[in-house]
Amino acid sequence: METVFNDFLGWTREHQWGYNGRFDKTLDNGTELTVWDSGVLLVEPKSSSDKDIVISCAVHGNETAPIEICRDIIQDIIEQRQPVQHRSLFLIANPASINVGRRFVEENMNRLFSGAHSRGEVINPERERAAKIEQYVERFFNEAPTGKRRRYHYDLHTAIRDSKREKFAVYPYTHGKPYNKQQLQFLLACGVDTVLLNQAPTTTFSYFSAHQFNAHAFTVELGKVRPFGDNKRDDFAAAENAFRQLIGQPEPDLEPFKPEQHYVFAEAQTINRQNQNFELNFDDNTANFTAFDKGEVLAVDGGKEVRAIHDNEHIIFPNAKVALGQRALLTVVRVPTESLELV
Ligand SMILES: O=C(O)CCC(=O)N[C@@H](CCC(=O)O)C(=O)O
Ligand SMILES: [Zn+2]
Repeated sequence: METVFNDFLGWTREHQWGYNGRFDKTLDNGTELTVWDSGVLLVEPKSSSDKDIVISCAVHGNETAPIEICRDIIQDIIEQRQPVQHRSLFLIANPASINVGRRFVEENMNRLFSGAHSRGEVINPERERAAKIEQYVERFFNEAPTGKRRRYHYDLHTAIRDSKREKFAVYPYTHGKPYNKQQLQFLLACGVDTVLLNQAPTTTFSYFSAHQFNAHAFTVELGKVRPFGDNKRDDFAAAENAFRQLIGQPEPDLEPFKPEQHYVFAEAQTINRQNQNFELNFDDNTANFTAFDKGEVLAVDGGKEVRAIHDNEHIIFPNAKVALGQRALLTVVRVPTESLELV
């Protein structure tokens, strides 16, 4: 019992595929802590608000900066150094992948949501864990106090490559719903001035929460993948502070919306690897947001060239080693912030 709350991340890593049992603790300040599983912590303040906030990390186990941030916020909540004003759910999604220091153990968890964990014949622990995580998120949103709720989910990541735009967020496909100014301002408070608009559904965690639960949900890329201890926490201080304010204040401190402060990009192409002989047409050091012009070859897939379809088409998340059928490259083009339908 004590270890759970003394070192939540450490205990989670000891129970890397899950823990069948539950722990509760009421803090002196009245906040209720409930552990639903390893890596799954519900925090309920004494007096509730209309917000439900999910903060997740370690969907990819080698993306350590978000894990360090969540670890520290969680420990500060437990030790009552971090106030909590809103119902919050913390998720350390894939502890086994943390333990092996890799993006995933058998299968990329961020392609397993919205039911993808149960498609096809494959069964593996990441699929089972993704299914359970979906259930925890559903339970969290469904067990909220009655009345109109405001739902949020920030799924925290870091990117494999350097990036010309260091921090950026993926705004999951909204199915035509307007984008949210306050959320862009919150991301800006996190140091994220760049947003990529998905143009179609995906099987990512953030799309799951956005689509199934109408949450304001984002994949947030806070910097570059580094091993534990190598992250310069100052580079993440704005984000950590914004998340601490989000859960600890009635509202986080946000500046008024100014379109010129935001760099918005729309998805141009999602290039899925179709063949074993798949090659990217640029070297491994090419940073995210490097631009290519219309007609330039981006990749060669089974001998077929894949070209940029716009001038100034920026590459994101290039990875030639993904499993067949999965995204090997995303490309985006800049769009004026003023062109978005915003509420
Ligand atoms: O740097 C990379 O190649 C991957 C970083 C990462 O894990 N990104 C997420 C983005 C999810 C989304 O598109 O919303 C992923 O690939 O799962
Ligand atoms: Zn990631």
